[in-house]
Amino acid sequence: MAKFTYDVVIIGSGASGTTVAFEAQAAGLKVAIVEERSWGGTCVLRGCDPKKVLVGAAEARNLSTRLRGKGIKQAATISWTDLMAFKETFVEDVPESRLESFQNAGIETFFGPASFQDVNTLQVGDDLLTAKKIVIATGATPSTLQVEGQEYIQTSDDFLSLEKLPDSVVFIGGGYISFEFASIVQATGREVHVIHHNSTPLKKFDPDFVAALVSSMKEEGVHFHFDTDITKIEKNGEKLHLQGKNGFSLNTDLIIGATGRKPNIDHLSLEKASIDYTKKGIVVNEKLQTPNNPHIYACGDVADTKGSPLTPVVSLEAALVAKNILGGDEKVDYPAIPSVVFTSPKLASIGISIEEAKAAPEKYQIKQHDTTNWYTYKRTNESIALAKIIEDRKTGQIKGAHFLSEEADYMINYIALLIKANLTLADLQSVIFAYPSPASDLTAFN
Ligand SMILES: Cc1cc2nc3c(=O)[nH]c(=O)nc-3n(C[C@H](O)[C@H](O)[C@H](O)COP(=O)(O)OP(=O)(O)OC[C@H]3O[C@@H](n4cnc5c(N)ncnc54)[C@H](O)[C@@H]3O)c2cc1C
Ligand SMILES: NC(=O)c1ccc[n+]([C@@H]2O[C@H](COP(=O)([O-])OP(=O)(O)OC[C@H]3O[C@@H](n4cnc5c(N)ncnc54)[C@H](O)[C@@H]3O)[C@@H](O)[C@H]2O)c1
Repeated sequence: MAKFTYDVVIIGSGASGTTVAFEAQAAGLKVAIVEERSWGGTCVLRGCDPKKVLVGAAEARNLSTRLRGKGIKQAATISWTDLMAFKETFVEDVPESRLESFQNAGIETFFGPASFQDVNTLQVGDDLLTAKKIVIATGATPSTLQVEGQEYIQTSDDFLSLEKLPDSVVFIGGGYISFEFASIVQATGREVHVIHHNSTPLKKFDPDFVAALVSSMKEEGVHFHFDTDITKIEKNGEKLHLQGKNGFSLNTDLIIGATGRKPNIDHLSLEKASIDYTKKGIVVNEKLQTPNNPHIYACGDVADTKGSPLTPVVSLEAALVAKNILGGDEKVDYPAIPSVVFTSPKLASIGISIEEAKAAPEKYQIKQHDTTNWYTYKRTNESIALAKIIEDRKTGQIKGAHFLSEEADYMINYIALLIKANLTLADLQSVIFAYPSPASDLTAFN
């Protein structure tokens, strides 16, 4: 067995592991990183980035559909083969270029599953890596629905590399992935179903806006089946047959399970380093250290933190881990986090929820706007554009916001800036925004 010694070893080369590796290396530490799958991790290979390329095609198709007869003669149609080839141009070079960037920076790389031998030692294949600090940044993978015939269920990873999109697709789960992918499939003109076990999909978002999104997607042809528990899946000739409680029955070509993700801890032999975990991931304190071994850190999707499993959040956690490894003593402090479901229309939220605002009316004021008839949205013939902005009653400062529109991703990011700067809507009256643009609407929200 070859033996190596480092200041820091990082397990996982996704957004979080990569951030820690480069920061630690730049500060002069001797750093190694381990990856068992492909260099780059979920966001760039199997998540945000490839997904958003598909969203772009759906946006083009949907805009051309909305403007048909209004200057546009024909709605665009999506070629799945061409779209996947375009998507691949964003993905194919990532593993090699990420590996090269580590090596060029002087970060040593090991390929294979890492597992703990003791509190300072990891084994990767035939190599033993000893380190003063270890960072677990192993992310998460799709969880499997425990149901008879589960072998017929594919994952978001499979969907994002489908060579051929069949005529009918079912998504199980009522979260981000099901909604976003269903919106993409709908834009291709295929039959699409979303099956959810209760009646509250996208439960982190404003329920009114979720209901409006569901109605809008239904009008566009997406079939929703709420309060539906799947009990069995079987092959039925060329088709797959789903069976559920209360007589539910459906034939389809492809089933994608999107019922959440589980932390990647199976290969780590955590017990050999007395590292505790829950079903949400590795237990860490506010400094993102594992409580039994403060020199072992965990961050990103694999860690059981208060932060959502989103790329900007895992990057924030990783930056904190890097600071603490370099001698800092900081506790993780999450700012208001904007989050967007990239459907059509898009659903976005930040900060205080409507429920929280309603529960403390003496503290918060909710400003609600139906902006569907505003110029910005009429121009592109959007059928729905809603906004709710939550202000602190005393100071007028913005504490939260919720949007449902094709421009919700832009709007939520403007609000993130306003929250960070402690600005009020009234402060915006003296800001000049380019007109006409979604930003110039902000002044009208006061
Ligand atoms: C379909 C999809 C779409 C998404 N879209 C968005 C979006 O639009 N916006 C957003 O903010 N977030 C999005 N996310 C979430 C985002 O991708 C994740 O929060 C983020 O990528 C997690 O980064 P990470 O570094 O914690 O983990 P990962 O990127 O998963 O990296 C962990 C790495 O560790 C490796 N690994 C695991 N175990 C071991 C081991 N024992 N030894 C060695 N290596 C190991 C894995 O192979 C992996 O490469 C999406 C996720 C999915 C699945
Ligand atoms: N736009 C984005 O930022 C984006 C996009 C995709 C994924 N993500 C991240 O990835 C994570 C994983 O996405 P996801 O959609 O898999 O998870 P999710 O947590 O968003 O949704 C999972 C859904 O599955 C449901 N579910 C759980 N068990 C079920 C069962 N047995 N039967 C039917 N439904 C069941 C849950 O109630 C939930 O609605 C998200 O939480 C999010 O943090 C973010």
